[in-house]
Amino acid sequence: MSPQISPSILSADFARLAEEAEAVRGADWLHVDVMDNHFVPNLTLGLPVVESLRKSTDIPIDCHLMIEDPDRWAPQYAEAGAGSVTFHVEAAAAPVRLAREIRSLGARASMALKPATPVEPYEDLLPELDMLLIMTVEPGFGGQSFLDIMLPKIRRTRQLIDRHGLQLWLQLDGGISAETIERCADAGADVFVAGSAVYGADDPAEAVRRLRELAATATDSAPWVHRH
Ligand SMILES: O=C(CO)[C@H](O)[C@H](O)COP(=O)(O)O
Repeated sequence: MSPQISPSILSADFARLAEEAEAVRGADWLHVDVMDNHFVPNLTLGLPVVESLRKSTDIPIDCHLMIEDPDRWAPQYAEAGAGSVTFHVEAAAAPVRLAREIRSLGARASMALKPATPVEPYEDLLPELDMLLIMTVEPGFGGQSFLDIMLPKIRRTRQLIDRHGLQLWLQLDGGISAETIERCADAGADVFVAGSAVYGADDPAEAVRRLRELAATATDSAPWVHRH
């Protein structure tokens, strides 16, 4: 799959969200970080904002729920029209049931792993998912530095996906920029969340194009691509 870019509105102006969505026209997804000040030490936005955004942009919404009790809330984000709903495995009571419910509501089901959560215990769950999100910072805030120590986990995850012949997308979130995206694509990721690197740029839409181009160039020469 060619690389996809999902600009994170965590770095946008919350008072002008419709305009900020328009500013990244051409992006594959619009990444919406939902934080509850319990699972992470920050509070952002919730269902009413997702419902409004859904009506004001054609870009599909990629909801990342950094909340407790996703078993209760995640299906409501699918019902609100999110194209993809990501829950954290550390917070989910029944991740398989939850992934199936999200899919049954017509959204892509995605599961996130914090930096210290290994992928291997969840190998058998991967066929239940449309996307796996590996956090490359501790979740909670934009503008943090990319954790290089996540690269081996990204490579191991790509190998697991390929070994099982899955079409699962591998998303990264945190510290993705023109300086870091190539090594991430080379390691096997194909969906990239970028907040400050996009909304901190003079031309956010151009920043999206540039990130996609850098990732595509790195992916073209990555050995894992040729195993598909
Ligand atoms: O989930 C997040 C933080 O928990 C954000 O999506 C992420 O940090 C994006 O911001 P940046 O690209 O500036 O790191």
